[in-house]
Amino acid sequence: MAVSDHVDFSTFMEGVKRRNPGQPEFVQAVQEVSEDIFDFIADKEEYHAQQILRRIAEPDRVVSFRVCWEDDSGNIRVQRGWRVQNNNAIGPYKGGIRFHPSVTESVLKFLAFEQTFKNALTGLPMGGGKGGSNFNPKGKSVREIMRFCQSFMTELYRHIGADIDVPAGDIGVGGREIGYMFGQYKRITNEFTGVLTGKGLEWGGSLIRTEATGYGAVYFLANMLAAKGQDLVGKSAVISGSGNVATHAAEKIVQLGGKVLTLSDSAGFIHDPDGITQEKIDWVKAHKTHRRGRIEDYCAEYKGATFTAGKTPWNVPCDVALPCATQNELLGDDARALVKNGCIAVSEGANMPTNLEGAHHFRDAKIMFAPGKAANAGGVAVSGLEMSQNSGRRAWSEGELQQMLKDIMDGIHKSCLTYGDRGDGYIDYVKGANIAGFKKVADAMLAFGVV
Ligand SMILES: NC(=O)C1=CN([C@@H]2O[C@H](COP(=O)(O)OP(=O)(O)OC[C@H]3O[C@@H](n4cnc5c(N)ncnc54)[C@H](O)[C@@H]3O)[C@@H](O)[C@H]2O)C=CC1
Ligand SMILES: O=C(O)CCC(=O)C(=O)O
Repeated sequence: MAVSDHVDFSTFMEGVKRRNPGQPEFVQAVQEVSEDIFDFIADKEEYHAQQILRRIAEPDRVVSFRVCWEDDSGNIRVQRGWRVQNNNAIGPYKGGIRFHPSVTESVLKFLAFEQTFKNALTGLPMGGGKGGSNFNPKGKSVREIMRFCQSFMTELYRHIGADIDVPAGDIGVGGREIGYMFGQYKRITNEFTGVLTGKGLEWGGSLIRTEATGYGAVYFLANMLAAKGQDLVGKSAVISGSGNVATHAAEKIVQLGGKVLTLSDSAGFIHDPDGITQEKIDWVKAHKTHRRGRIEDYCAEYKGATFTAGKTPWNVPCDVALPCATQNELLGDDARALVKNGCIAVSEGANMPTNLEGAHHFRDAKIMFAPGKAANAGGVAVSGLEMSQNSGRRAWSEGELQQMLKDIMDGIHKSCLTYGDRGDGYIDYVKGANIAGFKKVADAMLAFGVV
């Protein structure tokens, strides 16, 4: 037998913790994936001998840099920026940029690690990366946002490229910020390429990229329900968040005949027992994107809705739940409350919104549970289609793109069925997604030898 890495799971995790001190989110993400991968590779010597799992759990590189910018009062402000390039075995690094005060190296490493498996699941040639800054866009003027984005790109540009690493948006980074960053990249390099996705339609963007993550998470949910002979008609949905992913998930739930009861932000959640209709969703979109307001203001606009400060919406009884805000926003007690109140399916629009305890509870209770790397892959999938359109100097129609998005989400669902069937009638979507994503990346790495 070759010299191999047949350590047991707990020894492996001890090593991960030792090598990544003070990085709980990264350790959590590695643990969640490795729990399934250890079983899968138990009898696969080559993956052990080549230390594939250990290599995927060590980013190719982490670039950290200073971002200086001047606020409107003339003060010099200093933030930290990062780009984590986790793995490019199957394509250029690909993943969003997050601007939020909670951003740390640990958060970006967990996101880049997850992104590696998610991107593999889409079937498109994209590796995994993620970047961002602890910059807080809340309360900043448009000029301040622009100056920050330009300064961020003034360093980032040397680490990215259309065939190297292609960033996009994430929390705190939408079309406006992508525009400022793309403008600065173009100015520095004198190059017009598909170096970022989520671009405006007039300058190389793709139709349906804005909607794709939320819509995709609902398509995945509908696929899980269909596998059990059910659909969304008449089902009540509890959704967290009120940004890009949450509002588009809500929109698709309504289109498919469901009733959305809640939305939230970091200050609390609103509960509208009459249902959050398309007209109300449009109001939330405008309020959040243009007026940059709080979700609490919904209650002044729509009587009958209530706001609960400082809480998440998981105690509101529902048929299906979609956490669409941020990591670790759904804990063990929340999972227990959802299951107790009759929730039959959870589809994660956000990345790792459910903590390990919550995820274990959903799987033990045998409710349908779609992890973010499968359920929210629609966004990066359409980003991949944006890259194809940019390379081919063309633009596909909305109908073509909608069909491609649906096909990709169907394909991810099928992969989960293939690898997640526990043989007792329960489909373990977490296991299915982890193994299907891992296998694709791992097999590419084996082909390349030790690099
Ligand atoms: N935008 C995209 O295409 C994709 C986003 N995601 C994930 O979806 C989640 C949401 O992202 P977006 O909607 O794009 O961002 P966004 O910036 O449009 O909205 C974020 C939402 O989360 C809320 N939020 C942030 N921190 C919170 C906290 N600590 N507690 C409660 N609410 C909080 C914000 O108030 C806002 O409503 C993130 O986990 C992101 O990584 C995943 C795949 C693709
Ligand atoms: O569209 C992309 O490249 C990134 C999307 C993203 O950040 C994610 O899937 O979490």
